[in-house]
Amino acid sequence: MIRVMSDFEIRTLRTDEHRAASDLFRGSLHVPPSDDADWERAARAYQPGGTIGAFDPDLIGTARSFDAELTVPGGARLPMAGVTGVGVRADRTRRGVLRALMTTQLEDFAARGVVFANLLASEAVIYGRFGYGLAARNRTYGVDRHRARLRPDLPSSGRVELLDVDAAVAELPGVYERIPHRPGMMTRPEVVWRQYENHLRRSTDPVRAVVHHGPDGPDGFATYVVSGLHQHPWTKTLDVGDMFAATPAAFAGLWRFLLGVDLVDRVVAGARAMDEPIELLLADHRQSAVDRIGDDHWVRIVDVPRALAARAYGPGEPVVVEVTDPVLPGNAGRYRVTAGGAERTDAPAALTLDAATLAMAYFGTWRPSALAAAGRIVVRDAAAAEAADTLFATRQPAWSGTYF
Ligand SMILES: CC(=O)SCCNC(=O)CCNC(=O)[C@H](O)C(C)(C)COP(=O)(O)OP(=O)(O)OC[C@H]1O[C@@H](n2cnc3c(N)ncnc32)[C@H](O)[C@@H]1OP(=O)(O)O
Repeated sequence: MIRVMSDFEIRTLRTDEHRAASDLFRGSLHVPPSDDADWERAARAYQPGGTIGAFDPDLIGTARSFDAELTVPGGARLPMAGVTGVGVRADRTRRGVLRALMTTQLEDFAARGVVFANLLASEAVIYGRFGYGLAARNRTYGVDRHRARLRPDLPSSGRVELLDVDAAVAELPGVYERIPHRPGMMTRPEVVWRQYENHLRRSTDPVRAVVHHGPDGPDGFATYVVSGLHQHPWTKTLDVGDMFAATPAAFAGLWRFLLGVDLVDRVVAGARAMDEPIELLLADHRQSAVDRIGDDHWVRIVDVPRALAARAYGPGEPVVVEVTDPVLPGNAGRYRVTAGGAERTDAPAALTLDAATLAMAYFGTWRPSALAAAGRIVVRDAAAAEAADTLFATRQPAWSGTYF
């Protein structure tokens, strides 16, 4: 793929150019380049042909992607591209390099039949202009380990096994496969696991992993790091990284283990699903507290007709929405959304919204009437905004749990 702009050119990078792209990205985040040992592992997180670069003639900007599948409300899994490694050299910013990279990448996704692009944003003001919307939020909470007690009647079955990094790298992919997906969750291709592996091996604090074994085999896992062991005031924190549980007993079993780890004062679980019921596990719910609510994944609906047709809807009156999309104009047009599905229509629209706002509503994270109140949806018929609230409502808040 080649795209020629007036002062630079964009093309797909060869495998032997990935390290330069990685160094550029890391530099843009003010992180030093990988050393040889780190790069040997990091290189395996690059999907061949999935990284593009801008040249003038030096490499001045880059963006990476990999293929996976994303679960939408109702349970269907559709092709998605995970986007990461986006950076522009500090002496070449604000002259359209990112815009060219994003446009090239999205056009490529559309041509390849990708339905969603998905990313974690370094700053909230960057990606909306390209049609990415904040499709899910998450919360980070902490539990006072000395004071927290689990309710004695919690479900209990199974056992927890501690793994070192080598065993974790070998076993966790298989356990993840057994976790039911909620909307917003994605499949984890090999390149994502290689990125996780590098993250685990790169850590200066030892990383531990635990697997919960239930009556039918492995049904949950968590990774964690304990920090603060060597500094005053000796508040030692166990930070939970990845955590998934297929059953309530697995969730309770993992927490029973985490709250039992010695020499720990506080357990912090970052970027968890908004409805994860930690409070309900505790005899005194005030021993857990939410530290912050943050951005989960940003989603760009690359193929609006396919995305709208694939999700399940609630029992609302039909609504015609008009989607605007200057970046991928093939999506623009009117869609009739009903309890039974959605398709293109010529009927007049009651609501008008852009692609980013559609992604925010699509995963049920933001109610259409709240988006309208914030001026993100133009409403021609007030009853339609109300109907859209029930059509787009979801049973569970969307959440990814996978960070890349
Ligand atoms: C998924 C991920 O990888 S997230 C990591 C993203 N990378 C980083 O945060 C690293 C540090 N930042 C950078 O490398 C660059 O500043 C980037 C990639 C964020 C932006 O690259 P640029 O080439 O400067 O962007 P470009 O010139 O194409 O700007 C496009 C538009 O976005 C705006 N924009 C770009 N970056 C920012 C920003 N950080 N804050 C506010 N506006 C921004 C520009 O003003 C421009 O607006 P316009 O369309 O109204 O004119």
